[in-house]
Formats: sequence, structure tokens, C-alpha cells
Amino acid sequence: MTEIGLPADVRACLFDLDGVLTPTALVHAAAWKEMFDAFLRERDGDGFRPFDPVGDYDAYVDGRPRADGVRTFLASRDIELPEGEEDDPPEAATVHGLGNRKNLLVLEKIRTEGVRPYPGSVRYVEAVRAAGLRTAVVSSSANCRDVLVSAGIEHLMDVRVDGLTILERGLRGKPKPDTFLEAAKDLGVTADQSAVFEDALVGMDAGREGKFGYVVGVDRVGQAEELRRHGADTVVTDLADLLGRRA
Ligand SMILES: O=P(O)(O)OC[C@H]1O[C@@H](O)[C@H](O)[C@@H](O)[C@@H]1O
Repeated sequence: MTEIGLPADVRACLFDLDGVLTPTALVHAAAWKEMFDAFLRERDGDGFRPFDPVGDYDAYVDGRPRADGVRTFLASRDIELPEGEEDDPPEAATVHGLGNRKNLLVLEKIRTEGVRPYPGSVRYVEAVRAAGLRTAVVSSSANCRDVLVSAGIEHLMDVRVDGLTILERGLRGKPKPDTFLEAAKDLGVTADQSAVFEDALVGMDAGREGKFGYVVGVDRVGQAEELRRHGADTVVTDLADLLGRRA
């Protein structure tokens, strides 16, 4: 049997979606930038300080549920907006209005560009399933199912905990470990029998706080050191790098 690079007592793999299974972290980052830059320009004029799709995205938005991303970035610029309602129109200057504005942009990009999974991630997920481990996708995105379907990989996940589950079950989003713990529970395993696969720093924090058996940092943007500092047990640039390796 192929070695899968995990401790022998790991029974389940909990995969983040955007940036781990699919390259959609870049699509999200671009949509966030387009939305925040338009908002900041309207507010501050042409001299506005743009949203940095690497630094600001990693620190304030990546991996968090949508509304938390809006709140955390605005707080970093000392901007306060009313919460508004979840179904606020995209032009509303509220937390949910801005979130909905960004969602229209992300959906349009996904529709026009399509989604292909990372080939190395597909090979790895197939290998862990062949080895008898169970699999879950654990994403803050409310668009998780649509992205899995577009990428043709929905059938590779036994359980899905996503942005909609967070709202339905009242879970706290990453950096809290609730979504990963919920997926482990749904799979019938404990946290220490589960491995977490994440590209976001808040996902590392969730892995550490939830005391998961193993945390794999997936480095797509050259932040291996940061991922380690936030608790990664190992860092890879492609999930297939784990194949043939012992933990
Ligand atoms: O807006 P959505 O699709 O519900 O996604 C929420 C967040 O989901 C995370 O997976 C992404 O890393 C973030 O960039 C995104 O903002």
C-alpha cells in the first residue's frame, strides 16, 4: 500500500477547500480586492490605500466565513459599518452588503473561469481513500458544494461542513476549531484520529486549538515559515508530495 505521510493512528482526513483541493483561494482573493478597492475608493477618493491581495487577504480574510472576513479587514483599517441584514442588497454600505457584493463577483468569476481541482490533491485524496481513511471537506465557504461539483470531486468527500453548515448549526468559524471538530464527529472519529489539511493561517490555528492528530500546512504562496509558526506539523507545496512518505 502507498505510504500517505500520516501517523498510523490517523483514521480520517479533513480537507479545507479553497487553496487545498481547488485553486479558488486566488479567485476569492481577486473578488475581495475588487470589492474592497471599489468601497475604499468611494469612501476615501482616488488616494485610497488598496486592499493587498496577499498580505491583507492572508491576515484578515483567508479561511474565515464571509462576514467575518469583512469585519476583520474593516477593523484593520479602523472602519466601522453597521451589520445590516443577511439579504442586504450588494450596494448597501453594511457588513452583509459588502459580503454580498463580493459574493456576486466570486460567483461570476467561478462561472466564467470554471474550476479544476489541483491534480496532486485528487491523487492524494484517492490514495487516502484507497488506504481506508474517511474524508471530509471543511470550508468556511457557503459556495463549497457548488465548487466541489464544478471541480468534479464531490464524490471524494464522505462529509461536508461548510459556510452553510456554520449558519445552520451555529458554529464558530476558523480560527476556532468548531468546523473541523464537527466534521470529525460526523465521520465518527476523534480529533486525535484526524489530520487537518489547510493553507490558511487561521486554519492552522484551528488545527492547533482543536488538538488534531496531525496538521498539514499547504503552502501555495511561499508562507511555509508562517504556517509552521501557526502550528503545522509538516508543510508541503502539493498534497501529492506526501505520497510515498512516512510521517
Ligand atoms: O464567500 P464564501 O464563498 O462563503 O467564502 C468565505 C471564505 O471561504 C474561505 O474558504 C476562503 O478562504 C475565503 O477567501 C472566503 O472568503
